This record gives sequence, C-alpha cells and structure tokens, in this order.
Amino acid sequence: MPERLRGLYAITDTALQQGRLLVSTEAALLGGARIVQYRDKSADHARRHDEAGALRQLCHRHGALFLVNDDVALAHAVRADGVHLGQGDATLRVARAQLGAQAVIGITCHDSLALAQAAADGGADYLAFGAMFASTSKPQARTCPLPVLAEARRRFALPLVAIGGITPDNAGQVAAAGADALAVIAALWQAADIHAAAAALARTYSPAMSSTT
Ligand SMILES: Cc1ncc(COP(=O)(O)OP(=O)(O)O)c(N)n1
Ligand SMILES: Cc1nc(C(=O)O)sc1CCOP(=O)(O)O
Ligand SMILES: [Mg+2]
Repeated sequence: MPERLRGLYAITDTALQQGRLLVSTEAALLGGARIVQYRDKSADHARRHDEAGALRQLCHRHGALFLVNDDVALAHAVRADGVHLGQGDATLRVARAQLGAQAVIGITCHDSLALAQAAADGGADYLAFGAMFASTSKPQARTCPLPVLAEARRRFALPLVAIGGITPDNAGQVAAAGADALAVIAALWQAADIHAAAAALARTYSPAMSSTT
C-alpha cells in the first residue's frame, strides 16, 4: 500500500474554516494530516484558484498530498497531486486524460462494491467508502456499514479511504475494518484545538508517533 495514501485525510470546509483556511489547515498538517482535499462548492473561480494554489504550496511544504474535489480543470491549473471524483462528477477517463498517469484520482463508491470494482477497473488510485457514521457535513449521505468496508478490504488491493462522521472515538473501528485513510471534516474544523484533533486522528495509524509542533 503506498504510504502517501495512508493516514489522516483532511477535507477543507469553507464555512467551518472561514477566514482561517491556511492557518487551520496548517494546524491539521502539523497534527499529522498526510492528505488534504480542497472542497469548495462556490462559483467564485478566482478565490478558488488562489486558495487551491496556496494550499498546494502549504501541503507540499509539509510533505502532504494535495487533491482538489470535483474540479479537474482547477486541479490541473494549480498542479494539484490529483482529484477526488464522485459518481456525478467528471469521469475517471476524462480526469486521467487531463491530469496524466501520475495524478492521484480517488473515486466515491458510497456503500457499493460494484462501484468500487468499476473504479478499480478504470484505474482509480483509491476507493472511498461512506458515510461510515451520521455526518453533520453531509446529513443526506447514505450509510456504508463497516462490513462493506471490510469486504472491500478483502477484494481490493487499492488504498481504501473511509469518510463520514469519523471522529477520534470511532476512528479505530474504521481502521480495523480496513481503511487506509480517514477523511474528515467536522471533527477537525469544529474542534477547539485542531492540532490536537488531527493528532488524535492521525495516531490511529501511528500510535507510537506524536505530532510535530
Ligand atoms: C475522500 C472523499 N470521499 C468521498 C467524497 C464525496 O465525493 P462526492 O460524492 O463527489 O461528494 P462531494 O464531496 O463532491 O459533495 C469526497 N469528497 N472525498
Ligand atoms: C463530503 C462527504 N462525502 C460523504 C460520503 O459519504 O460520500 S460524507 C461527507 C462529509 C464528511 O464530513 P464529516 O467528517 O464532517 O462527516
Ligand atoms: Mg463530488
């Protein structure tokens, strides 16, 4: 399993991080986040471009991967490491053609092993399952039972990312079921101490390691 797709996967939230996008993301990186996804659904293209470019630099300073949600053109424009695509987003084929063989392309599979098989067959770099638990960030997301994730672990050699309602308290169950990375929004950006929350989540994979300060 590639080490670069393992550990805490922080997903930005424009509302929760308002005015503190870079500072709060840096706190998560210092706490141990290894992957960051820029997720901003607004139509403010100039701001999105500026923020994504700044986040890319920040992530690379910390040796973390930087991915863009949904927007293949933005990922290309800011030279992100890759893109995360849902079932209603651009196709894997289009994204691969635009971003190239080295790009990391992750695909949402919800609770479906059939979607995961199609993504694996199409050349995805990781498979995302969720929502593992009720999510305040996406309350309408349908639940992916832990046994589905465990079955995906048995079937697929690709990295598995789990998302939805993950907190330091339930992270261990998700990792034990086979997740290589934990994608998190609320439990990071709503924490009183983002660095400490990130460190607690990151410790799921490196119990002996503490975070950097
Ligand atoms: C790591 C990860 N997994 C799943 C998603 C959800 O993607 P999608 O279904 O396209 O929904 P939106 O995030 O675009 O609302 C994700 N973003 N990241
Ligand atoms: C963006 C997203 N996608 C999901 C899915 O199930 O595909 S759940 C989700 C929200 C994740 O945020 P939180 O850590 O706050 O629950
Ligand atoms: Mg999407």
